[in-house]
Amino acid sequence: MTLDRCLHRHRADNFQTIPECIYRIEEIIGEALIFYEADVLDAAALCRIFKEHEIDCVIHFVGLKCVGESWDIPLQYYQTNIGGTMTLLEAMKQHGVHNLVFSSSCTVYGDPQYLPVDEAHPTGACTNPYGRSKHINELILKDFYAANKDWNIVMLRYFNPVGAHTSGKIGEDPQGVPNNLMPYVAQVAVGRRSHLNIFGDDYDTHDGTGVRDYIHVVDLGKGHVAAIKALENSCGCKVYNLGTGHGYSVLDVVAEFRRTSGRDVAYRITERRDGDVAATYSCPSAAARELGWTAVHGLSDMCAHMWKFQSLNPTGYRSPSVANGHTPVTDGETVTDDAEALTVTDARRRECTRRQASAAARLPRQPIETTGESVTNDDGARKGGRPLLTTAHRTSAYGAK
Ligand SMILES: O=c1ccn([C@@H]2O[C@H](COP(=O)(O)OP(=O)(O)O[C@H]3O[C@H](CO)[C@H](O)[C@H](O)[C@H]3O)[C@@H](O)[C@H]2O)c(=O)[nH]1
Repeated sequence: MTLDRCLHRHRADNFQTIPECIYRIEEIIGEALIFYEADVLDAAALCRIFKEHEIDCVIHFVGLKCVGESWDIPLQYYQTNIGGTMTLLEAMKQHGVHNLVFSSSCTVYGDPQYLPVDEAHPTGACTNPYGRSKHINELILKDFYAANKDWNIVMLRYFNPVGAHTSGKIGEDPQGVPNNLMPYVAQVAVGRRSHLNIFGDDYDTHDGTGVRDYIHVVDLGKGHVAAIKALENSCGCKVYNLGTGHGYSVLDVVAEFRRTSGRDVAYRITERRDGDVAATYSCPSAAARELGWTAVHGLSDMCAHMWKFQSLNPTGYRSPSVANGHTPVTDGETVTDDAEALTVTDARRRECTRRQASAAARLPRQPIETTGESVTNDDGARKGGRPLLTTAHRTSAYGAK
């Protein structure tokens, strides 16, 4: 597994959060992972990884992903999100790896012309540089496939991923003030923030607040497993929505979070946020029909699992881990809040490095079979076979929408 630092390449001090997450994934799946700290724009580093492992499929998650930030630093967005894809494609090509799953986004649809949005909906009228970078990536991949018909490429258009693993060990841990609704709500509920600002209540929706298609991250993960199976069946170049098909407003989310957490979520209505659309939700039937994938978790699970992660880890991966049943090494430093964000310590990183070295020594050099049975279930219990996340040969990146 390659963890790309692109999300953090402009904030190198935050990078250290990643090993804690990996450490917890290892605890859930009961096996050690291999990851590389590398920049997706570093062609030599990518080539080294392809040389060191027999890879037959890549999931390309890498990208900068904040709509607002993309207005401030558009060149970094284009460089990382588009340049990264080009560098990766070159490396894959050089090493004969022709199967790719790409993380796209419903943002490519822009302000929907009709609802629910299906894959035939026009794309490209994006409302920000981040969205355009995703759309350009899709165009590049389609052109690339037209010239390389022996490849298989699946582009997954995520709607709004939320929730967390049911163990409460891994979940979303935004650095600084959360940009997205659900982590913000969770931080209000846990007492880290005083109130939520709701960006507008005068949209043409059932209660005036924005409507989105929230999808549980576990369902999203399973969508990738389904996509990998399609690659294995030589699917060619395909695009699928990954959503539930249901739209919920901001106030719906607040109400459900209050119900599942038993906590208050104070809010204030403020101005609309630039670039927000009133409503978007998916038609997910193509993924159901062709990939055999359907989201099973509803809003209640999304809120409950998000709350479990947040309440067990009030300051994210910097929290003493109740969920893990142990307290992470802190080298004597105090965990407080974002401003003093302490991340994973040297001791923890040394531990990760040791585990990865030992995992590397154990890994076979031939491809590992991937089957539906090889994925962990929501509780992290093994269903048999080798968990997908441990297939170091297959997975390329981490950290984006
Ligand atoms: O503090 C907040 C945060 C969000 N919202 C509202 O909550 C809804 C969801 O907002 P998010 O920021 O959680 O998600 P977006 O739909 O704006 O953005 C997401 O979907 C986009 C595609 O439409 C991109 O993929 C983007 O990366 C991803 O974060 C919107 O109506 C937004 O106005 C608030 O009211 N207050």
